[in-house]
Amino acid sequence: MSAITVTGGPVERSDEVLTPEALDFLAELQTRFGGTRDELLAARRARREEVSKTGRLDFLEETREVRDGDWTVAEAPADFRDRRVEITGPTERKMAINALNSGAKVWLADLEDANTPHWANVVGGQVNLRDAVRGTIAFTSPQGKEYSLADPSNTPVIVPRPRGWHLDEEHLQFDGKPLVGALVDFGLYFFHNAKELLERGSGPYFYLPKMESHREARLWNDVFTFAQEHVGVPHGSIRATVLIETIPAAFEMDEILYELRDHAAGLNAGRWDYLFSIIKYFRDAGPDFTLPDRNAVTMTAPMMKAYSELLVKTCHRRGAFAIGGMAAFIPSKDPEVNDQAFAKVRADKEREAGAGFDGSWVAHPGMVDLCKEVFTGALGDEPNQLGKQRDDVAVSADDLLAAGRTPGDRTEEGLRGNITVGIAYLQSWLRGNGAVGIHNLMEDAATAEISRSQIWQWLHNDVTLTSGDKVTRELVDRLVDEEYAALEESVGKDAFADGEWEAARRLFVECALDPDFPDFLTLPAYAEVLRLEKA
Ligand SMILES: CC(=O)SCCNC(=O)CCNC(=O)[C@H](O)C(C)(C)COP(=O)(O)OP(=O)(O)OC[C@H]1O[C@@H](n2cnc3c(N)ncnc32)[C@H](O)[C@@H]1OP(=O)(O)O
Ligand SMILES: O=CC(=O)O
Ligand SMILES: [Mg+2]
Repeated sequence: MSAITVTGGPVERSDEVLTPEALDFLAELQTRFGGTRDELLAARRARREEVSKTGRLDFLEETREVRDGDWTVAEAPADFRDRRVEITGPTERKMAINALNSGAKVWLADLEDANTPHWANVVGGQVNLRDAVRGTIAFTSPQGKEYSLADPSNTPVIVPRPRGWHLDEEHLQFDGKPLVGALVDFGLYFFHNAKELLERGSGPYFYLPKMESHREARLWNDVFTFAQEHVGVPHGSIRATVLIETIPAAFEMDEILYELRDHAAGLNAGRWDYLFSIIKYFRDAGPDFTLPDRNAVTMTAPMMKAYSELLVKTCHRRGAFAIGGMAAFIPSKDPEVNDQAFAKVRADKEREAGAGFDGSWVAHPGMVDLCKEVFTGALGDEPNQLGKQRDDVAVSADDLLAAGRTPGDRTEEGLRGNITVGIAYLQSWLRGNGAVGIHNLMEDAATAEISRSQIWQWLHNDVTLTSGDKVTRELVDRLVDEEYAALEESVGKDAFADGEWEAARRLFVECALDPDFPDFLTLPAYAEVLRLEKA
Protein backbone atom coordinates (compact mmCIF):
# COMPACT_ATOMS: atom_id res chain seq x y z
CA MET A 1 0.00 0.00 0.00
CA SER A 2 1.31 3.40 -0.95
CA ALA A 3 1.52 6.26 1.54
CA ILE A 4 -0.48 8.33 -0.95
CA THR A 5 -4.24 8.53 -0.55
CA VAL A 6 -6.22 8.76 -3.78
CA THR A 7 -9.29 10.87 -3.14
CA GLY A 8 -10.36 11.27 -6.78
CA GLY A 9 -13.30 9.27 -8.13
CA PRO A 10 -13.07 6.26 -10.44
CA VAL A 11 -11.52 6.81 -13.86
CA GLU A 12 -11.43 4.11 -16.53
CA ARG A 13 -8.07 2.25 -16.59
CA SER A 14 -6.70 4.34 -13.71
CA ASP A 15 -5.21 1.14 -12.26
CA GLU A 16 -2.74 1.13 -15.17
CA VAL A 17 -1.23 4.48 -14.20
CA LEU A 18 -1.91 4.80 -10.45
CA THR A 19 0.07 1.66 -9.65
CA PRO A 20 1.54 1.30 -6.13
CA GLU A 21 5.07 1.69 -7.57
CA ALA A 22 4.16 4.86 -9.47
CA LEU A 23 2.48 6.31 -6.37
CA ASP A 24 5.56 5.50 -4.29
CA PHE A 25 7.63 7.37 -6.84
CA LEU A 26 5.31 10.39 -6.56
CA ALA A 27 5.66 10.23 -2.76
CA GLU A 28 9.46 10.31 -3.17
CA LEU A 29 9.25 13.32 -5.48
CA GLN A 30 6.95 15.13 -3.07
CA THR A 31 9.16 14.38 -0.05
CA ARG A 32 12.32 15.53 -1.77
CA PHE A 33 11.08 18.51 -3.75
CA GLY A 34 7.71 19.69 -2.37
CA GLY A 35 9.31 21.93 0.27
CA THR A 36 11.59 23.68 -2.23
CA ARG A 37 8.59 24.26 -4.48
CA ASP A 38 6.83 26.02 -1.58
CA GLU A 39 9.89 28.20 -0.92
CA LEU A 40 10.17 29.17 -4.57
CA LEU A 41 6.52 30.20 -4.72
CA ALA A 42 7.12 32.40 -1.67
CA ALA A 43 10.19 33.86 -3.42
CA ARG A 44 8.01 34.74 -6.43
CA ARG A 45 5.67 36.73 -4.21
CA ALA A 46 8.55 38.54 -2.49
CA ARG A 47 10.13 39.50 -5.80
CA ARG A 48 6.87 40.81 -7.21
CA GLU A 49 6.37 42.90 -4.04
CA GLU A 50 9.81 44.38 -4.55
CA VAL A 51 9.12 45.14 -8.21
CA SER A 52 5.86 46.84 -7.31
CA LYS A 53 7.92 49.26 -5.18
CA THR A 54 10.79 49.88 -7.61
CA GLY A 55 8.88 49.46 -10.92
CA ARG A 56 12.04 47.85 -12.24
CA LEU A 57 13.52 44.50 -13.26
CA ASP A 58 17.05 43.94 -14.50
CA PHE A 59 19.58 41.26 -15.43
CA LEU A 60 21.05 39.71 -12.28
CA GLU A 61 24.42 40.92 -11.11
CA GLU A 62 25.17 37.68 -9.23
CA THR A 63 24.91 35.55 -12.40
CA ARG A 64 26.97 37.75 -14.72
CA GLU A 65 29.60 34.98 -15.03
CA VAL A 66 27.01 32.59 -16.39
CA ARG A 67 25.89 35.12 -19.00
CA ASP A 68 29.47 35.93 -19.98
CA GLY A 69 30.71 32.33 -19.86
CA ASP A 70 31.37 30.06 -22.78
CA TRP A 71 29.23 26.95 -22.42
CA THR A 72 26.61 25.06 -24.39
CA VAL A 73 23.76 22.71 -23.56
CA ALA A 74 23.90 18.98 -24.34
CA GLU A 75 23.51 18.06 -27.98
CA ALA A 76 19.96 17.17 -29.03
CA PRO A 77 19.12 13.47 -29.47
CA ALA A 78 18.79 12.25 -33.07
CA ASP A 79 14.98 12.17 -33.12
CA PHE A 80 14.72 15.69 -31.73
CA ARG A 81 16.78 17.81 -34.11
CA ASP A 82 14.03 18.77 -36.51
CA ARG A 83 11.28 20.72 -34.78
CA ARG A 84 10.07 22.86 -37.65
CA VAL A 85 6.40 22.36 -36.78
CA GLU A 86 4.96 21.47 -33.37
CA ILE A 87 1.25 20.94 -32.81
CA THR A 88 -0.12 21.65 -29.35
CA GLY A 89 -3.29 20.30 -27.84
CA PRO A 90 -4.92 18.58 -24.90
CA THR A 91 -4.31 14.90 -24.16
CA GLU A 92 -7.99 14.04 -24.71
CA ARG A 93 -8.05 10.73 -26.62
CA LYS A 94 -9.48 11.81 -29.96
CA MET A 95 -7.36 14.95 -30.13
CA ALA A 96 -4.27 13.00 -29.15
CA ILE A 97 -4.78 10.72 -32.17
CA ASN A 98 -5.49 13.66 -34.46
CA ALA A 99 -2.31 15.37 -33.27
CA LEU A 100 -0.28 12.20 -33.81
CA ASN A 101 -1.68 11.92 -37.35
CA SER A 102 -1.21 15.62 -38.11
CA GLY A 103 2.18 15.43 -39.87
CA ALA A 104 3.81 17.69 -37.27
CA LYS A 105 7.34 16.88 -36.07
CA VAL A 106 6.39 17.30 -32.41
CA TRP A 107 3.19 16.99 -30.41
CA LEU A 108 3.12 19.17 -27.32
CA ALA A 109 0.78 17.02 -25.23
CA ASP A 110 -0.71 19.66 -23.01
CA LEU A 111 -1.50 19.09 -19.36
CA GLU A 112 -1.25 22.85 -18.81
CA ASP A 113 -2.69 25.93 -20.61
CA ALA A 114 -5.05 23.80 -22.74
CA ASN A 115 -6.17 21.48 -19.95
CA THR A 116 -8.53 21.69 -16.99
CA PRO A 117 -6.96 19.56 -14.24
CA HIS A 118 -10.21 17.66 -13.63
CA TRP A 119 -9.26 14.35 -12.07
CA ALA A 120 -10.60 12.52 -15.13
CA ASN A 121 -8.34 14.63 -17.38
CA VAL A 122 -5.28 14.17 -15.16
CA VAL A 123 -5.59 10.38 -15.06
CA GLY A 124 -7.17 9.94 -18.50
CA GLY A 125 -4.41 12.06 -20.03
CA GLN A 126 -1.78 9.71 -18.58
CA VAL A 127 -3.64 6.66 -19.89
CA ASN A 128 -3.77 8.25 -23.36
CA LEU A 129 -0.10 9.20 -23.24
CA ARG A 130 0.85 5.67 -22.23
CA ASP A 131 -1.02 4.28 -25.25
CA ALA A 132 0.37 7.01 -27.51
CA VAL A 133 3.96 6.16 -26.57
CA ARG A 134 3.30 2.49 -27.36
CA GLY A 135 1.55 3.31 -30.65
CA THR A 136 -1.65 1.53 -29.56
CA ILE A 137 -3.94 4.49 -29.03
CA ALA A 138 -7.36 4.11 -30.71
CA PHE A 139 -10.82 5.54 -30.14
CA THR A 140 -14.41 5.23 -31.36
CA SER A 141 -16.42 8.45 -31.13
CA PRO A 142 -19.99 8.44 -29.81
CA GLN A 143 -21.03 8.89 -33.46
CA GLY A 144 -19.19 5.68 -34.36
CA LYS A 145 -16.17 7.25 -36.11
CA GLU A 146 -13.03 5.16 -35.68
CA TYR A 147 -9.72 6.81 -34.82
CA SER A 148 -6.32 5.11 -34.89
CA LEU A 149 -2.73 5.93 -35.82
CA ALA A 150 -2.24 6.17 -39.58
CA ASP A 151 1.40 5.04 -39.27
CA PRO A 152 2.47 4.12 -35.72
CA SER A 153 6.13 4.06 -36.81
CA ASN A 154 6.02 7.65 -38.01
CA THR A 155 4.35 9.90 -35.46
CA PRO A 156 5.44 13.24 -33.97
CA VAL A 157 7.85 13.21 -31.05
CA ILE A 158 5.75 13.39 -27.89
CA VAL A 159 6.53 16.24 -25.50
CA PRO A 160 4.15 16.56 -22.54
CA ARG A 161 3.82 19.85 -20.69
CA PRO A 162 3.15 19.37 -16.97
CA ARG A 163 1.31 21.94 -14.87
CA GLY A 164 3.20 24.99 -13.61
CA TRP A 165 4.69 25.01 -10.12
CA HIS A 166 1.72 26.89 -8.63
CA LEU A 167 -0.99 24.22 -8.92
CA ASP A 168 -1.55 21.35 -6.49
CA GLU A 169 -3.17 18.01 -7.22
CA GLU A 170 -5.82 17.78 -4.53
CA HIS A 171 -6.87 14.23 -5.43
CA LEU A 172 -3.55 12.80 -4.33
CA GLN A 173 -2.80 13.42 -0.67
CA PHE A 174 0.42 12.69 1.16
CA ASP A 175 1.10 13.50 4.80
CA GLY A 176 -2.19 15.41 4.92
CA LYS A 177 -1.21 17.65 2.01
CA PRO A 178 -1.96 17.65 -1.72
CA LEU A 179 0.85 16.71 -4.08
CA VAL A 180 2.48 19.31 -6.32
CA GLY A 181 0.59 19.10 -9.65
CA ALA A 182 3.73 19.50 -11.76
CA LEU A 183 5.40 16.57 -9.99
CA VAL A 184 2.33 14.39 -10.55
CA ASP A 185 2.18 15.13 -14.28
CA PHE A 186 5.90 14.74 -14.75
CA GLY A 187 6.22 11.78 -12.39
CA LEU A 188 3.48 9.58 -13.83
CA TYR A 189 4.58 10.16 -17.43
CA PHE A 190 8.23 9.61 -16.63
CA PHE A 191 7.67 6.54 -14.47
CA HIS A 192 5.56 4.72 -17.04
CA ASN A 193 7.23 5.80 -20.27
CA ALA A 194 10.91 6.76 -19.85
CA LYS A 195 12.37 3.30 -20.51
CA GLU A 196 9.85 2.50 -23.23
CA LEU A 197 10.64 5.75 -25.06
CA LEU A 198 14.39 5.17 -24.89
CA GLU A 199 13.98 1.63 -26.21
CA ARG A 200 12.00 3.08 -29.11
CA GLY A 201 14.80 5.52 -30.02
CA SER A 202 13.17 8.57 -28.46
CA GLY A 203 13.23 9.80 -24.88
CA PRO A 204 11.36 11.46 -22.03
CA TYR A 205 11.06 15.02 -23.30
CA PHE A 206 9.13 17.82 -21.61
CA TYR A 207 8.02 21.40 -22.01
CA LEU A 208 8.30 23.37 -18.75
CA PRO A 209 5.86 26.25 -18.27
CA LYS A 210 5.57 29.51 -16.34
CA MET A 211 8.92 29.54 -14.57
CA GLU A 212 9.96 32.84 -13.02
CA SER A 213 13.63 32.25 -12.20
CA HIS A 214 16.70 30.07 -12.76
CA ARG A 215 16.23 28.72 -9.24
CA GLU A 216 12.98 27.17 -10.42
CA ALA A 217 14.90 25.65 -13.33
CA ARG A 218 17.42 24.28 -10.82
CA LEU A 219 14.57 22.57 -9.00
CA TRP A 220 13.45 20.90 -12.23
CA ASN A 221 17.02 19.85 -12.89
CA ASP A 222 17.24 18.29 -9.43
CA VAL A 223 13.95 16.49 -10.04
CA PHE A 224 15.29 15.14 -13.35
CA THR A 225 18.58 13.99 -11.87
CA PHE A 226 16.83 12.12 -9.09
CA ALA A 227 14.14 10.65 -11.36
CA GLN A 228 16.64 9.26 -13.87
CA GLU A 229 18.65 7.60 -11.15
CA HIS A 230 15.56 6.21 -9.41
CA VAL A 231 14.06 4.69 -12.55
CA GLY A 232 17.45 3.57 -13.89
CA VAL A 233 17.89 5.52 -17.11
CA PRO A 234 21.06 7.44 -18.04
CA HIS A 235 21.63 10.96 -16.75
CA GLY A 236 20.69 13.36 -19.55
CA SER A 237 17.93 11.15 -20.99
CA ILE A 238 15.40 13.86 -20.19
CA ARG A 239 15.28 16.89 -22.50
CA ALA A 240 13.33 19.96 -21.47
CA THR A 241 12.25 22.95 -23.51
CA VAL A 242 11.52 25.85 -21.20
CA LEU A 243 8.82 28.36 -21.98
CA ILE A 244 10.07 31.87 -21.51
CA GLU A 245 6.65 33.22 -20.71
CA THR A 246 7.14 35.39 -17.67
CA ILE A 247 8.84 38.75 -17.61
CA PRO A 248 11.35 37.86 -14.86
CA ALA A 249 12.39 34.75 -16.81
CA ALA A 250 13.19 36.92 -19.85
CA PHE A 251 16.01 38.37 -17.76
CA GLU A 252 17.33 34.88 -16.93
CA MET A 253 17.31 32.99 -20.22
CA ASP A 254 21.02 32.12 -20.06
CA GLU A 255 20.78 31.17 -16.41
CA ILE A 256 17.78 28.89 -17.00
CA LEU A 257 19.57 27.06 -19.82
CA TYR A 258 22.69 26.82 -17.68
CA GLU A 259 20.88 25.24 -14.72
CA LEU A 260 19.35 22.67 -17.05
CA ARG A 261 22.34 22.32 -19.39
CA ASP A 262 22.53 18.49 -19.23
CA HIS A 263 18.79 18.31 -19.87
CA ALA A 264 18.01 21.44 -21.88
CA ALA A 265 16.64 21.21 -25.41
CA GLY A 266 15.67 24.83 -25.94
CA LEU A 267 13.47 27.77 -25.09
CA ASN A 268 10.04 28.68 -26.40
CA ALA A 269 8.58 32.15 -26.81
CA GLY A 270 5.27 31.66 -24.99
CA ARG A 271 3.83 35.00 -25.92
CA TRP A 272 0.40 34.78 -24.25
CA ASP A 273 1.53 34.05 -20.72
CA TYR A 274 4.38 36.50 -21.31
CA LEU A 275 1.90 39.28 -21.93
CA PHE A 276 -0.09 38.21 -18.91
CA SER A 277 3.05 38.23 -16.82
CA ILE A 278 3.98 41.76 -17.91
CA ILE A 279 0.54 42.99 -16.94
CA LYS A 280 0.60 41.04 -13.67
CA TYR A 281 4.08 42.12 -12.66
CA PHE A 282 3.54 45.78 -13.46
CA ARG A 283 -0.18 45.96 -12.79
CA ASP A 284 0.19 48.88 -10.42
CA ALA A 285 3.11 50.60 -12.16
CA GLY A 286 1.08 53.29 -13.93
CA PRO A 287 0.74 54.39 -17.56
CA ASP A 288 4.16 53.15 -18.72
CA PHE A 289 2.90 49.60 -18.40
CA THR A 290 -0.78 50.00 -19.24
CA LEU A 291 -1.20 48.07 -22.48
CA PRO A 292 -3.67 48.67 -25.31
CA ASP A 293 -6.41 46.18 -26.27
CA ARG A 294 -5.29 42.59 -26.01
CA ASN A 295 -5.69 41.94 -29.74
CA ALA A 296 -3.63 45.04 -30.60
CA VAL A 297 -0.49 43.74 -28.89
CA THR A 298 1.34 41.81 -31.59
CA MET A 299 4.80 40.31 -31.81
CA THR A 300 6.02 43.39 -33.66
CA ALA A 301 5.46 45.62 -30.60
CA PRO A 302 8.94 46.79 -29.47
CA MET A 303 8.94 44.84 -26.19
CA MET A 304 7.76 41.63 -27.91
CA LYS A 305 10.29 41.94 -30.72
CA ALA A 306 13.07 42.49 -28.17
CA TYR A 307 12.02 39.44 -26.15
CA SER A 308 11.71 37.06 -29.09
CA GLU A 309 14.99 38.12 -30.69
CA LEU A 310 16.86 37.89 -27.40
CA LEU A 311 15.46 34.38 -27.08
CA VAL A 312 16.83 33.32 -30.49
CA LYS A 313 20.19 34.93 -29.80
CA THR A 314 20.50 33.27 -26.38
CA CYS A 315 19.44 29.84 -27.59
CA HIS A 316 21.71 29.64 -30.60
CA ARG A 317 24.71 30.89 -28.68
CA ARG A 318 24.14 27.95 -26.31
CA GLY A 319 23.33 25.31 -28.94
CA ALA A 320 19.69 25.18 -27.85
CA PHE A 321 16.57 25.33 -30.03
CA ALA A 322 14.52 28.50 -30.25
CA ILE A 323 10.90 27.56 -30.77
CA GLY A 324 8.27 30.09 -31.80
CA GLY A 325 4.94 30.67 -30.15
CA MET A 326 1.27 30.41 -30.91
CA ALA A 327 -0.53 32.56 -33.43
CA ALA A 328 -4.05 32.15 -32.03
CA PHE A 329 -5.95 32.24 -35.34
CA ILE A 330 -7.69 28.95 -36.15
CA PRO A 331 -9.38 27.75 -39.35
CA SER A 332 -12.94 28.93 -39.92
CA LYS A 333 -15.83 27.64 -42.03
CA ASP A 334 -16.30 31.21 -43.32
CA PRO A 335 -13.94 31.35 -46.35
CA GLU A 336 -13.08 35.03 -45.88
CA VAL A 337 -12.31 34.64 -42.18
CA ASN A 338 -10.40 31.47 -42.98
CA ASP A 339 -8.23 33.23 -45.57
CA GLN A 340 -7.46 35.98 -43.07
CA ALA A 341 -6.55 33.44 -40.39
CA PHE A 342 -4.14 31.63 -42.70
CA ALA A 343 -2.61 34.91 -43.91
CA LYS A 344 -2.03 36.05 -40.31
CA VAL A 345 -0.51 32.75 -39.24
CA ARG A 346 1.70 32.73 -42.32
CA ALA A 347 2.96 36.24 -41.57
CA ASP A 348 3.67 35.24 -37.97
CA LYS A 349 5.60 32.10 -38.95
CA GLU A 350 7.53 33.99 -41.65
CA ARG A 351 8.60 36.56 -39.05
CA GLU A 352 9.76 33.78 -36.73
CA ALA A 353 11.57 31.82 -39.42
CA GLY A 354 13.30 35.02 -40.58
CA ALA A 355 14.36 35.83 -37.01
CA GLY A 356 16.12 32.46 -36.76
CA PHE A 357 13.64 30.32 -34.81
CA ASP A 358 14.08 26.58 -35.44
CA GLY A 359 10.39 25.85 -35.63
CA SER A 360 7.09 26.95 -34.20
CA TRP A 361 3.72 26.02 -32.75
CA VAL A 362 0.35 25.57 -34.36
CA ALA A 363 -2.95 25.10 -32.56
CA HIS A 364 -4.76 23.11 -35.23
CA PRO A 365 -3.94 20.25 -37.64
CA GLY A 366 -5.11 22.47 -40.51
CA MET A 367 -2.16 24.79 -39.87
CA VAL A 368 0.59 22.13 -39.83
CA ASP A 369 1.40 22.25 -43.56
CA LEU A 370 1.58 26.04 -43.57
CA CYS A 371 4.08 26.16 -40.73
CA LYS A 372 6.10 23.32 -42.24
CA GLU A 373 6.24 25.06 -45.61
CA VAL A 374 7.36 28.40 -44.14
CA PHE A 375 10.10 26.86 -41.99
CA THR A 376 11.26 24.52 -44.73
CA GLY A 377 11.75 27.65 -46.85
CA ALA A 378 14.05 29.11 -44.19
CA LEU A 379 15.82 25.87 -43.19
CA GLY A 380 16.65 24.65 -46.69
CA ASP A 381 18.42 21.29 -46.35
CA GLU A 382 19.18 21.77 -42.64
CA PRO A 383 16.96 20.33 -39.89
CA ASN A 384 17.17 23.55 -37.85
CA GLN A 385 18.78 26.99 -37.77
CA LEU A 386 21.14 26.35 -34.83
CA GLY A 387 23.99 27.66 -36.98
CA LYS A 388 22.31 31.05 -37.35
CA GLN A 389 23.84 33.32 -34.70
CA ARG A 390 22.07 36.59 -33.92
CA ASP A 391 25.11 38.62 -32.87
CA ASP A 392 23.37 41.64 -34.36
CA VAL A 393 20.79 41.56 -31.54
CA ALA A 394 21.47 43.76 -28.52
CA VAL A 395 18.62 43.88 -26.04
CA SER A 396 18.64 45.99 -22.88
CA ALA A 397 16.43 45.88 -19.81
CA ASP A 398 14.68 48.99 -21.12
CA ASP A 399 13.90 47.20 -24.38
CA LEU A 400 12.30 44.30 -22.53
CA LEU A 401 10.28 46.72 -20.41
CA ALA A 402 9.16 48.99 -23.25
CA ALA A 403 5.47 48.24 -22.66
CA GLY A 404 4.65 51.94 -22.95
CA ARG A 405 5.84 51.94 -26.57
CA THR A 406 3.20 49.41 -27.64
CA PRO A 407 1.01 50.98 -30.33
CA GLY A 408 -2.78 50.61 -30.08
CA ASP A 409 -5.92 51.96 -28.42
CA ARG A 410 -7.87 51.05 -25.31
CA THR A 411 -11.42 50.60 -26.50
CA GLU A 412 -14.84 49.60 -25.20
CA GLU A 413 -14.82 46.84 -27.80
CA GLY A 414 -11.58 45.54 -26.30
CA LEU A 415 -13.05 45.68 -22.81
CA ARG A 416 -16.21 43.87 -23.92
CA GLY A 417 -14.09 41.27 -25.72
CA ASN A 418 -12.11 40.62 -22.57
CA ILE A 419 -15.32 40.10 -20.60
CA THR A 420 -16.99 37.75 -23.11
CA VAL A 421 -13.91 35.69 -23.74
CA GLY A 422 -13.04 35.48 -20.06
CA ILE A 423 -16.48 34.31 -18.95
CA ALA A 424 -16.99 31.93 -21.89
CA TYR A 425 -13.55 30.41 -21.44
CA LEU A 426 -13.95 29.94 -17.70
CA GLN A 427 -17.30 28.20 -18.08
CA SER A 428 -15.67 25.81 -20.54
CA TRP A 429 -12.70 25.29 -18.21
CA LEU A 430 -14.98 24.51 -15.26
CA ARG A 431 -16.68 21.84 -17.38
CA GLY A 432 -13.35 20.21 -18.15
CA ASN A 433 -12.42 21.71 -21.52
CA GLY A 434 -9.35 23.94 -21.27
CA ALA A 435 -9.03 24.94 -24.95
CA VAL A 436 -11.81 26.53 -26.95
CA GLY A 437 -12.30 28.41 -30.19
CA ILE A 438 -14.05 31.73 -29.51
CA HIS A 439 -14.54 34.33 -32.28
CA ASN A 440 -12.11 32.35 -34.48
CA LEU A 441 -9.31 32.52 -31.95
CA MET A 442 -7.87 29.75 -29.83
CA GLU A 443 -8.47 30.59 -26.20
CA ASP A 444 -6.75 28.85 -23.32
CA ALA A 445 -5.71 29.59 -19.75
CA ALA A 446 -2.98 32.00 -20.88
CA THR A 447 -5.18 34.10 -23.16
CA ALA A 448 -7.95 34.20 -20.52
CA GLU A 449 -5.41 35.45 -17.98
CA ILE A 450 -4.65 38.40 -20.26
CA SER A 451 -8.36 39.22 -20.50
CA ARG A 452 -8.95 39.37 -16.78
CA SER A 453 -5.65 41.00 -15.81
CA GLN A 454 -6.06 43.68 -18.46
CA ILE A 455 -9.40 44.71 -16.96
CA TRP A 456 -7.80 44.80 -13.50
CA GLN A 457 -4.99 46.96 -14.83
CA TRP A 458 -7.26 49.39 -16.68
CA LEU A 459 -9.52 49.72 -13.64
CA HIS A 460 -6.71 50.31 -11.16
CA ASN A 461 -4.81 52.72 -13.42
CA ASP A 462 -7.74 55.02 -14.25
CA VAL A 463 -7.67 54.26 -17.97
CA THR A 464 -9.93 56.31 -20.25
CA LEU A 465 -11.21 54.47 -23.32
CA THR A 466 -11.30 55.95 -26.83
CA SER A 467 -15.05 56.43 -26.24
CA GLY A 468 -14.18 58.97 -23.52
CA ASP A 469 -15.49 56.68 -20.75
CA LYS A 470 -13.25 56.10 -17.78
CA VAL A 471 -12.90 52.45 -16.74
CA THR A 472 -14.73 52.29 -13.42
CA ARG A 473 -16.25 49.48 -11.41
CA GLU A 474 -19.69 50.72 -12.46
CA LEU A 475 -18.78 50.63 -16.16
CA VAL A 476 -17.30 47.14 -15.93
CA ASP A 477 -20.30 45.86 -13.94
CA ARG A 478 -22.68 47.24 -16.57
CA LEU A 479 -20.71 45.70 -19.44
CA VAL A 480 -20.52 42.37 -17.61
CA ASP A 481 -24.35 42.40 -17.31
CA GLU A 482 -24.71 43.18 -21.01
CA GLU A 483 -22.14 40.65 -22.23
CA TYR A 484 -23.53 37.96 -19.94
CA ALA A 485 -27.03 38.54 -21.35
CA ALA A 486 -25.60 38.38 -24.88
CA LEU A 487 -23.87 35.09 -24.08
CA GLU A 488 -27.13 33.64 -22.74
CA GLU A 489 -28.90 34.75 -25.90
CA SER A 490 -26.31 33.19 -28.20
CA VAL A 491 -25.99 29.93 -26.24
CA GLY A 492 -29.75 29.52 -25.75
CA LYS A 493 -31.62 29.48 -22.43
CA ASP A 494 -31.68 25.70 -21.88
CA ALA A 495 -28.04 25.07 -22.73
CA PHE A 496 -27.09 28.08 -20.64
CA ALA A 497 -28.97 26.69 -17.64
CA ASP A 498 -27.08 23.39 -18.01
CA GLY A 499 -23.68 25.13 -18.02
CA GLU A 500 -21.55 26.64 -15.28
CA TRP A 501 -22.15 30.20 -16.42
CA GLU A 502 -22.99 31.73 -13.06
CA ALA A 503 -19.87 30.31 -11.46
CA ALA A 504 -17.79 31.45 -14.44
CA ARG A 505 -19.15 34.98 -14.17
CA ARG A 506 -18.56 35.12 -10.42
CA LEU A 507 -15.00 33.85 -10.81
CA PHE A 508 -14.23 36.17 -13.68
CA VAL A 509 -15.49 39.24 -11.83
CA GLU A 510 -13.50 38.23 -8.75
CA CYS A 511 -10.28 37.75 -10.74
CA ALA A 512 -10.72 40.85 -12.89
CA LEU A 513 -11.87 43.29 -10.25
CA ASP A 514 -10.91 42.28 -6.71
CA PRO A 515 -8.21 44.60 -5.35
CA ASP A 516 -6.41 41.51 -4.08
CA PHE A 517 -5.15 40.21 -7.48
CA PRO A 518 -5.19 36.36 -7.59
CA ASP A 519 -1.78 35.15 -8.85
CA PHE A 520 -3.45 32.81 -11.31
CA LEU A 521 -7.03 32.52 -12.52
CA THR A 522 -6.69 28.76 -12.31
CA LEU A 523 -6.20 28.83 -8.52
CA PRO A 524 -9.73 30.01 -7.60
CA ALA A 525 -11.07 28.15 -10.66
CA TYR A 526 -9.56 24.88 -9.40
CA ALA A 527 -11.11 25.50 -5.97
CA GLU A 528 -14.44 25.90 -7.80
CA VAL A 529 -13.88 22.60 -9.65
CA LEU A 530 -13.38 20.86 -6.29
CA ARG A 531 -16.53 22.52 -4.93
CA LEU A 532 -18.53 21.41 -7.98
CA GLU A 533 -17.20 17.86 -7.60
CA LYS A 534 -18.63 17.73 -4.08
CA ALA A 535 -21.98 19.38 -4.98
C1 LIG B 1 -1.00 29.82 -25.12
C2 LIG B 1 -0.69 28.40 -25.33
O1 LIG B 1 -0.27 27.73 -24.45
S1 LIG B 1 -1.03 27.71 -26.85
C3 LIG B 1 -0.99 25.97 -26.51
C4 LIG B 1 -2.14 25.52 -25.73
N1 LIG B 1 -3.38 25.58 -26.48
C5 LIG B 1 -3.74 24.58 -27.30
O2 LIG B 1 -3.04 23.60 -27.38
C6 LIG B 1 -4.99 24.71 -28.12
C7 LIG B 1 -4.97 23.71 -29.23
N2 LIG B 1 -6.13 23.80 -30.11
C8 LIG B 1 -7.31 23.31 -29.77
O3 LIG B 1 -7.52 22.80 -28.70
C9 LIG B 1 -8.39 23.35 -30.83
O4 LIG B 1 -7.85 23.63 -32.09
C10 LIG B 1 -9.50 24.40 -30.56
C11 LIG B 1 -10.22 24.05 -29.26
C12 LIG B 1 -8.95 25.79 -30.50
C13 LIG B 1 -10.52 24.31 -31.72
O5 LIG B 1 -10.92 22.97 -31.80
P1 LIG B 1 -12.24 22.57 -32.62
O6 LIG B 1 -13.33 23.54 -32.29
O7 LIG B 1 -12.50 21.13 -32.39
O8 LIG B 1 -11.78 22.84 -34.11
P2 LIG B 1 -12.31 22.14 -35.42
O9 LIG B 1 -13.77 21.84 -35.34
O10 LIG B 1 -11.86 22.98 -36.56
O11 LIG B 1 -11.50 20.78 -35.45
C14 LIG B 1 -11.47 19.93 -36.58
C15 LIG B 1 -10.80 18.65 -36.19
O12 LIG B 1 -9.45 18.91 -35.81
C16 LIG B 1 -9.21 18.42 -34.50
N3 LIG B 1 -8.31 19.35 -33.82
C17 LIG B 1 -8.42 20.70 -33.71
N4 LIG B 1 -7.37 21.19 -33.03
C18 LIG B 1 -6.59 20.13 -32.70
C19 LIG B 1 -5.36 20.02 -32.00
N5 LIG B 1 -4.75 21.10 -31.52
N6 LIG B 1 -4.84 18.79 -31.82
C20 LIG B 1 -5.47 17.70 -32.33
N7 LIG B 1 -6.63 17.75 -33.02
C21 LIG B 1 -7.18 18.96 -33.20
C22 LIG B 1 -10.55 18.39 -33.83
O13 LIG B 1 -10.53 17.48 -32.75
C23 LIG B 1 -11.44 17.97 -34.98
O14 LIG B 1 -11.31 16.56 -35.14
P3 LIG B 1 -12.46 15.65 -35.82
O15 LIG B 1 -12.71 16.21 -37.18
O16 LIG B 1 -11.85 14.28 -35.83
O17 LIG B 1 -13.67 15.74 -34.93
O1 LIG C 1 2.19 28.66 -23.41
C1 LIG C 1 2.26 29.50 -24.25
C2 LIG C 1 1.82 30.83 -24.08
O2 LIG C 1 1.86 31.60 -25.04
O3 LIG C 1 1.40 31.12 -22.95
MG1 LIG D 1 1.59 29.53 -21.48
